[in-house]
Amino acid sequence: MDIDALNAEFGIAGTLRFVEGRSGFLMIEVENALATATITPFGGQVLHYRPREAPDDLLFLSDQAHFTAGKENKGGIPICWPWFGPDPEGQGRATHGFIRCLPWTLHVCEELEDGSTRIHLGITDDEATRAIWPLPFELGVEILVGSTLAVTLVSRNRGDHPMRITQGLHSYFKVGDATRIRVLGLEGCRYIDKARGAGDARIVQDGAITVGAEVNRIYEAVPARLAIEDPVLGRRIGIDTRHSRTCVVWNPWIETCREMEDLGDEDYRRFICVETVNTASEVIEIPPGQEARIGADYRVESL
Ligand SMILES: O=P(O)(O)OC[C@H]1O[C@H](O)[C@H](O)[C@@H](O)[C@@H]1O
Repeated sequence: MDIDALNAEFGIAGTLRFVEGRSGFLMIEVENALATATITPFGGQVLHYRPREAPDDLLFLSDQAHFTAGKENKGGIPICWPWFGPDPEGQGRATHGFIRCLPWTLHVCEELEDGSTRIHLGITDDEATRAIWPLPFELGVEILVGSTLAVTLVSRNRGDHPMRITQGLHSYFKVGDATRIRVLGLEGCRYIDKARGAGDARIVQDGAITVGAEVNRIYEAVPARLAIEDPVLGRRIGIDTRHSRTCVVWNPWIETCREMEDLGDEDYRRFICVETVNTASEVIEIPPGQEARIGADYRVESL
């Protein structure tokens, strides 16, 4: 569908329009009384979100992000599905699943009474997805752009057998200086340390998380309320999660950042990923015909 046709069918005068963005990628631009946001139907990914009164974007988006068909884009909130992390069956399939690299279909764009804007996108199995992963599914993402940003992922099993998935909202938060932030809410939680290659050993988090080396951890049994305190941008990002007891915290630090072609050399200072996930021991089994959800609400508060 071309941009004019999309604007005619789904555009909302003065609030929501479709535009050609970086490298010609289709973008949905939202500007309502409460916030501005950019979403791309490729991967159902939120790329930008800024509440009206806030000076800075909530999210980091890499200047080196691929914006090439079939490749993932680093930044915003990529959706990892139907597996989070490496291929669970060791077949060499892409990290974090395949759904973040595919175009999704637009279902609904609407204004709600409180002034927020609701966008609903979806993707269903087809020949191409079944060649990678054989199961019949329907996946939807609901994005609410208001004074907070709310993202909810709904997975439906369209098959006759139970469907096992892991998944995640791989949120990249913009920070003033990663070496000066504190991630709060995970104190006392046990984590698997992927950066240290310590296998499945669980380590107990002592105090707030700070970044002074590569951080790549899977926290288990986490509370539903987390926060990132950022003295440089003078703000606190609040993350309220739904249907997730697992959280991945990732910052690549200097060497890994340099090795990644889709990050600039200094980008490790510009973001922290605090990801709302189901992974490790939190595998989700969806019975035939049933749904599973995962979601998060993000808010920005001044310090
Ligand atoms: O480069 P990507 O496939 O998007 O993954 C980026 C990162 O995502 C997660 O946070 C993982 O824990 C990291 O190991 C990985 O490097």
